[in-house]
Amino acid sequence: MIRTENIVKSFGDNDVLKGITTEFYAGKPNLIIGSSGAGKTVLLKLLIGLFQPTSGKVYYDDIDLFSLSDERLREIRMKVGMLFQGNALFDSMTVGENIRFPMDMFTKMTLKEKEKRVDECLEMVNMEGVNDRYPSEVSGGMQKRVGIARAMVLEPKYLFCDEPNSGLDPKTSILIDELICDLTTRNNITTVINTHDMNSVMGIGDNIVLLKDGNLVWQGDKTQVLESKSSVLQDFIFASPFLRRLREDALKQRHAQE
Ligand SMILES: Nc1ncnc2c1ncn2[C@@H]1O[C@H](COP(=O)(O)OP(=O)(O)OP(=O)(O)O)[C@@H](O)[C@H]1O
Repeated sequence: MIRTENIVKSFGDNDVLKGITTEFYAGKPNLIIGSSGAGKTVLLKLLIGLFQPTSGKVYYDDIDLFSLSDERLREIRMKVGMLFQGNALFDSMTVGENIRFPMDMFTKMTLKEKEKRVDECLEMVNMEGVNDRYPSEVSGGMQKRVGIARAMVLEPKYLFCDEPNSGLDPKTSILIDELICDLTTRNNITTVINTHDMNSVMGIGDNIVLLKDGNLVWQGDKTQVLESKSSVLQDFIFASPFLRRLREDALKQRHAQE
């Protein structure tokens, strides 16, 4: 579980986050959504510890992230997996070497142990046997899977994904969402996903945090989205007339079944 307490982040006189108090749960995909400029990336970077808050606290379980010594911070970092927008794979390394990289950096495992773990992680994302290919030799969806395998390699307790569906077609996006969701539940990981993807919201949104202009304006799960009276949420999710009609039909159906 990750908890934030009244997080404020300002850059000069630009108050980007204006007091965010929330929880991100273990074993669930936790989604941060909101329009461009709402502060999603800044919040994600704060949760990872890449930005210091102007004020407020971030707790990993009961550990106050910003009070840790460098050594304790390194220990926590080893329990964190990250899936970056654009994958951030090293082009000059093979898929296997990319996945091995965090073990090379953080562990004293032998080469044989590392290679065994690489194989396990490739199997986890249904990509057995592509160890020797280069990122440029596999599709965008497969690169995303390699990114997930690399994020999972040190068995993270916390997983952060920045726009995991960017650049993917809708079907591949759903497969990637399901994979992240499955790994999250099976391994009881606290997964925080920054997304614009409405399929993700309605598909895997077990805990959704909506930001607007640096404020948390709604929090709930996907089953609450349809019924919510929050106009900010409705304007954001059902932005087009087509989606608003779909919502009305879905609500009618739901109420007819009750
Ligand atoms: N390092 C920085 N220095 C100064 N201002 C920053 C910095 N990073 C972000 N900001 C400002 O914080 C605000 C929120 O940016 P952020 O990237 O968090 O938005 P976002 O919700 O992730 O948007 P998008 O969906 O477009 O990625 C913007 O006004 C941005 O200019």
